[in-house]
Amino acid sequence: MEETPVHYLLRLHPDQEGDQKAVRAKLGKFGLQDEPTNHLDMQTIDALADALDGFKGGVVLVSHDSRLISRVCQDEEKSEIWVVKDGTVTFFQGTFEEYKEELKREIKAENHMASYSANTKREKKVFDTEDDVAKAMAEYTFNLSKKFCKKRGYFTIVLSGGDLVLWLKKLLVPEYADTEWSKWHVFWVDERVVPLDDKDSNYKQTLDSFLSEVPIPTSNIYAIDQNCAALGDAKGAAILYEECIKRLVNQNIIRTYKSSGFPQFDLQLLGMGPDGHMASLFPGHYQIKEKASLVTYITNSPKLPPKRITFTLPVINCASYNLMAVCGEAQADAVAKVFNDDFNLPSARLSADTQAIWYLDKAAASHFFVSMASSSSFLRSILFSSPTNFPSRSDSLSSFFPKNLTCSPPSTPSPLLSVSSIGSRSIRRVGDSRRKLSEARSMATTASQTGKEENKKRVEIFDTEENLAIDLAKYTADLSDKFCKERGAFTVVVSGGSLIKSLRKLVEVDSIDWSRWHFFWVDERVVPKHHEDSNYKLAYDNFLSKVPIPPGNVYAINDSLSAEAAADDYETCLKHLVKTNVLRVSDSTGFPKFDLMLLGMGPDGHVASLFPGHGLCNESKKWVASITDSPKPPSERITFTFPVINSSAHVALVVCGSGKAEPVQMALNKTGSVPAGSVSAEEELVWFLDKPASSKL
Ligand SMILES: O=C1O[C@H](COP(=O)(O)O)[C@@H](O)[C@H](O)[C@H]1O
Repeated sequence: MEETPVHYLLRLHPDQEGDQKAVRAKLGKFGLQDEPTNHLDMQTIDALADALDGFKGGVVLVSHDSRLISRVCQDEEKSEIWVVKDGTVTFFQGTFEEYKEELKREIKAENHMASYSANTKREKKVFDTEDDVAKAMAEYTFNLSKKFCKKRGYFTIVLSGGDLVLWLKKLLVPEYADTEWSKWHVFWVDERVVPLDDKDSNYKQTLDSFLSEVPIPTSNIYAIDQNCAALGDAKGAAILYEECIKRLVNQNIIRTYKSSGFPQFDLQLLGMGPDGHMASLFPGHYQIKEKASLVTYITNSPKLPPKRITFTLPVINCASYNLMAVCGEAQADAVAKVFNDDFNLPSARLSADTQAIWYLDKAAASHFFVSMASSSSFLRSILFSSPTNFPSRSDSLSSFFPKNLTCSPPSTPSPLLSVSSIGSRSIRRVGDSRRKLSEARSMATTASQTGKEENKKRVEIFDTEENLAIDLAKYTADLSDKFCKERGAFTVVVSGGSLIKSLRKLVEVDSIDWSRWHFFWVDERVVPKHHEDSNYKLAYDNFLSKVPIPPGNVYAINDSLSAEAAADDYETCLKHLVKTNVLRVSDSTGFPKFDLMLLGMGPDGHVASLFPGHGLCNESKKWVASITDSPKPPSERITFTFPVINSSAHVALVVCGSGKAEPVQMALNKTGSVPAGSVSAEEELVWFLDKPASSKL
């Protein structure tokens, strides 16, 4: 930061050297604002933001004031974020909101790092031979698998490459025949970015020597993205592996570490190189300091092949159990350094939530004994401790989901309705006396409301709820067909409540390509997923368990977080899906544009968790917000905001029963203000009403 902005511009435009006026003329008006909000009150900060917004020239704003920065950097076209840190200025690729998110994650990770480094305790077990090490690790793994499968119906295990791959064979003995392989979910702590059939691929090595021998479902084996692997795209592979992990966290297949939001695997089996590297974290490489990402990449690995992806240290150390196996004298020096707390070696930083145990053979432990020989009591305490102690202390399992709450592919739906691709306007009439109120009719009493929103609104009234459910199924199936054809995906959002029952006919439609569905919730109660109040459970029991939507496409709330953190987490998940093009963004609002939102309405006219008179109805920035004072229990919830709901391509508002006739009338005839009256859609809003619900129209 030696240069002034004007000098900087002069450097960029050397032709104007020495003539600051000319630079200004060339670039238009130019202003430098250094911490302009010091001592200003809120109103004045807003006034300053207005002034900067209206300023026609360029402005370099140096500030710590997030309110001001948020205001002046709203328009991505007109502004750039540069971060001043550690004596350098770096361009930040993203919006200010994204920068804030990154900071939050860094802070979380830092807090977490601080807590684990304070609490690093290495245990060690030394065995006569490498074979003994392998057998002991197999026994430990078997016991943990049994424990986790029993407690939560899953076992998430992270493997590494190297010799470990051979040791896994020890699990293939009759003693361990009752291993519940179908419940295993297998990951790699690091991977070489080479084609998956390359001899250097950790995946291929594990497949050949172990995975091909055990009945772990292929869908539970998480290799790196094969296209990135084939193309040698390390960055892409890291991004996609991180996405994959986040999806599994959302589905509760992977737990999260306390409130940090970091994934917590049940067991990791690790190895160390002679230089002290673990995973693909090498001494002196900056990746060891990575705190924000879950997965990072390198293109200059000192050990070949050069391109690799790797879990970051916070992820590695969040695991419940870490077993580090090291055999052979080549590693003995590094082992000694680790146990002397030489943190230049990445492996010295290994920790775990419950236990981090080093499994050493005598050769690997040989220098360690020499270097520690001065402490004979210490020596006695570590020498040949019982090699296969199974951990007795209870671990920190925070969540236990019965098997029936997982998103495993269900049985094939029974064909009942077969819906061909027809426009939503030509849906087959179901009830003889079904009335269709056009927008003109429903608005008869509000002739002045001829706005754009009203033109996109349709009201359908059905004799019975049964007829409504049939029509809703066809409407949804048609849209599914249209979007799957147009863009290869269909993003669907549901509410909780009575709506779910009205989706019962949808599971019978045999023409739907469920594999392309991406399934979200417009609101969720902050309760465990197996709780009776959970909107996830409601949808799972009545819908998701009956259709083969891929579990990775079901985006449930992270129920181990507080309401606020869960809302942030869900919003982050949506932002990632936008980046990966699963989710579109509305051109006009910049908010995510879901293909279809299926909403219910409460008797007070609330939609999602947006209640009458609640300030959250006016939220204009957030995508997902938290509420801790919901008038309808449970009080803690997360909800999509109106800008998100109203940016949807299609919204179906499904309301049944006379108890809701009044708010229906208030919303449609605009005779009162209820949240449901504020719902709109970018392409079409359809109200699906049964007769009783429409009785006051
Ligand atoms: O609490 C909620 O209520 C509404 C309406 O539920 P309903 O049973 O009266 O239809 C629902 O749409 C929302 O998702 C839910 O969390």
